Amino acid sequence: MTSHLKKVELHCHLEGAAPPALTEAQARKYGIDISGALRDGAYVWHDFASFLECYDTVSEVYKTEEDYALLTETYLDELAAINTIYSELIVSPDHGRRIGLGADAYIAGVCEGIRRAKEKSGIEARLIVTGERHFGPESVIGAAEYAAKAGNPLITGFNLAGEERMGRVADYIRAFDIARDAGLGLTIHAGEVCGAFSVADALDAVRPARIGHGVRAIEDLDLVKRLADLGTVLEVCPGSNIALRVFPDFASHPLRRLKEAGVQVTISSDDPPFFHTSLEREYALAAEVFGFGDAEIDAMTRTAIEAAFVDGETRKALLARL
Ligand SMILES: Nc1ncnc2[nH]cnc12
Ligand SMILES: [Zn+2]
Repeated sequence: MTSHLKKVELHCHLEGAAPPALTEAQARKYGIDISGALRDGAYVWHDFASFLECYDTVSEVYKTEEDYALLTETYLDELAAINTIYSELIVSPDHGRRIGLGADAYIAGVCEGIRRAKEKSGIEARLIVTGERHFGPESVIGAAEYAAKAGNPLITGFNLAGEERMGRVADYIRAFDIARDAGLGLTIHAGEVCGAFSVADALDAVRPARIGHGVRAIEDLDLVKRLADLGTVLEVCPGSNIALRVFPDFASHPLRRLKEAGVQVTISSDDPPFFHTSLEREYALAAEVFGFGDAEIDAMTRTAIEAAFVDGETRKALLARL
């Protein structure tokens, strides 16, 4: 039982958190046939590439500023109901542009959702703008430029997500330079679909404070030591890793081994309904499957607050609520 524990989430893709029932209602509202991506209340995909396609199809039924406000408010309400005090949402202003809504209206909708949720429960949230590897370096630079120039106090981080098998992190250095110069926190999806080399790539090319997943670093114990020595924080999403078959089962998942090797680990849900999970389940897995006690789980939550992309005052307030 982890319902009594305060929770923090550093890694959740906004559209990836869309409840199937809401997506169905949105599709109906716009007369869109969503049956290729959503059947019997579950998202339909069979491997990483088809998951990314399914994700994009689902994103297409969220079209207006109000749709994004509703989606954001719905997810943050769900988090607040399980004792979550802080959430970082990975967002794609590029997606807003692609669907004709525009990046500013997309972000305005998300920020309105954050405002509404915070008013009800006090949940704090920040946004991590992401570029997608499969749209290429120019598109990722565009995302970084948008994040850097937005001047939006809720945009505090920059990420690289998408098809990890496309390109190397070195191809995206310019985007990370732009984001770093703007004072944004940096995190990179690596060591999820690709092996340890991808995590090493991220450290060599960018050295982000955090890595999304990073779990396949376990394939190279020197790299694990390097992560521990650097204090790089991993945003670990065990349920996602099992659903995507990064590891065959929880018994072979390296969360505990990474932690015992001194790596800073945190727990997140990634794209919860796509992977039949939730932040609540990820915390329960930490206790019941990985065998962590309350104090150890609280320590991971504390690590997440310490690694959160927030100002000092907000960090202090979050630590006080833990
Ligand atoms: N787990 C994941 N890995 C890479 N890109 C993503 N975009 C949404 N979810 C993702
Ligand atoms: Zn992710």
